[in-house]
Amino acid sequence: MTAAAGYLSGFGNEFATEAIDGALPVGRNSPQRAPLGLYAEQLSGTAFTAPRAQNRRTWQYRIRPSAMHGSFTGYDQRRFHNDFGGGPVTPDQLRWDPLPMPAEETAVDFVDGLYTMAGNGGAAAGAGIGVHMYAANRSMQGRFFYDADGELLIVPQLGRLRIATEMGLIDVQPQQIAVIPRGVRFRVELPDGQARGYVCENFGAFLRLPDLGPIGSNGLANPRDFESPQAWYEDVEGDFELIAKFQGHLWRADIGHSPLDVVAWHGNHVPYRYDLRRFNTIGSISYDHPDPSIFLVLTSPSDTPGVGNMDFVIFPPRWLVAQDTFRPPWFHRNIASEFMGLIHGAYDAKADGFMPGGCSVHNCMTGHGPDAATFEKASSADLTKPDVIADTMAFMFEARAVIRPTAQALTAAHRQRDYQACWAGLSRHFQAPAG
Ligand SMILES: O=C(O)Cc1cc(O)ccc1O
Ligand SMILES: [Fe+2]
Repeated sequence: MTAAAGYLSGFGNEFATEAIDGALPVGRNSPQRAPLGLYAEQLSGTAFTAPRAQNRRTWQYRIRPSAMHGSFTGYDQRRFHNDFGGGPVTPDQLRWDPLPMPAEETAVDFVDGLYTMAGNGGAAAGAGIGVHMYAANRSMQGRFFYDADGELLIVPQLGRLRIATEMGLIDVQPQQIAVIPRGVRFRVELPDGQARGYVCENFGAFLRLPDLGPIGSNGLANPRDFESPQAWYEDVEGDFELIAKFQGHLWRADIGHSPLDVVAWHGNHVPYRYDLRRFNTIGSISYDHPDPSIFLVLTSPSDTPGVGNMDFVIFPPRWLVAQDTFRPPWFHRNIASEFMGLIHGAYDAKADGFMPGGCSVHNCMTGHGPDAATFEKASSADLTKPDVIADTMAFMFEARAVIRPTAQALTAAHRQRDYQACWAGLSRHFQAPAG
């Protein structure tokens, strides 16, 4: 943790930043000789011909081109993968305790600590998501990672992360998120010595801010609260390792220098962070619990308008004031499939059992909703007073395709095999009118 991280504000901007004055060429991308003896290199995130509004690419001015490394061989970390299977998938409601932290005597970094919970689609299809968790107890040392299969939405739940990327340094803590674009090389350091969290690997269209429709020109996640790093680089040589995720598998190659050697860059294919506590939460001030789309932070659109490949939704602290209303989430079955996690506090649909660091899967048309204790309490709550839901931060990766749990997640010791019991105590209240 040497340099302080500095940031550029805004979502999807065309940024220009240099760690040394004059490192960024002026007026052209690839001059015959780039300034300071740097190599010019373009990293594209969309097809060259993608419409301008979606087009993403970044020009980097680096000490060495990214091509300089040894050849790749398979890297053996079998808990992190995209094997979501093609066979039967249970329609059961599923829930897990927090992913156990690694034992103190075993050193596990971010890459080795990744554990695939579920997913659908894949890099080859260009659609779907991988849903992973990480539990790590040491910083990545002498090695770097990139994911060629998708962008990574990182949701820390325990411990801060310093993510040193090609474009610069990003510091995040629980209740903040970081997004690392496809292909960008990075190293994860753990300032607190341990960390746990969730990762959505998005194989589809990159995440973007949703349209606001009748909400107007402000609200939900505001663009200026997204922060991308200022240029920062390291100029170090050594016997290092480059780990790649490519077509669902991990690979490793020797690399003789840090690939985080970008002295200047400009473009819009960039990592960013966002503080979920800055979300402008909008809800009902008359009656009824609105659909959770009101809590949408970022969406990865699919090819069908209005249907997300993945919608990232949060359930932040808020006031509940609706009258003659069952205020918590209602019972429901959705066309979409839901992976939920809890970053902090308690979730208003579950009195207990859903813990910070835990997660649940409710797939397409699988019935779920408030547990028995929550239902009983909310059905008789005093609605003349507003409720404040404080000290909470839950989230959902909501997917168009069914979220298929992995074999390791289904057989894991930390899976709650009795999850369905949370609805067993819902009493029958029906009384047919007499006569
Ligand atoms: O708790 C859930 O299952 C997520 C959720 C919340 C909500 O307020 C409405 C629908 C929904 O799926
Ligand atoms: Fe739900």
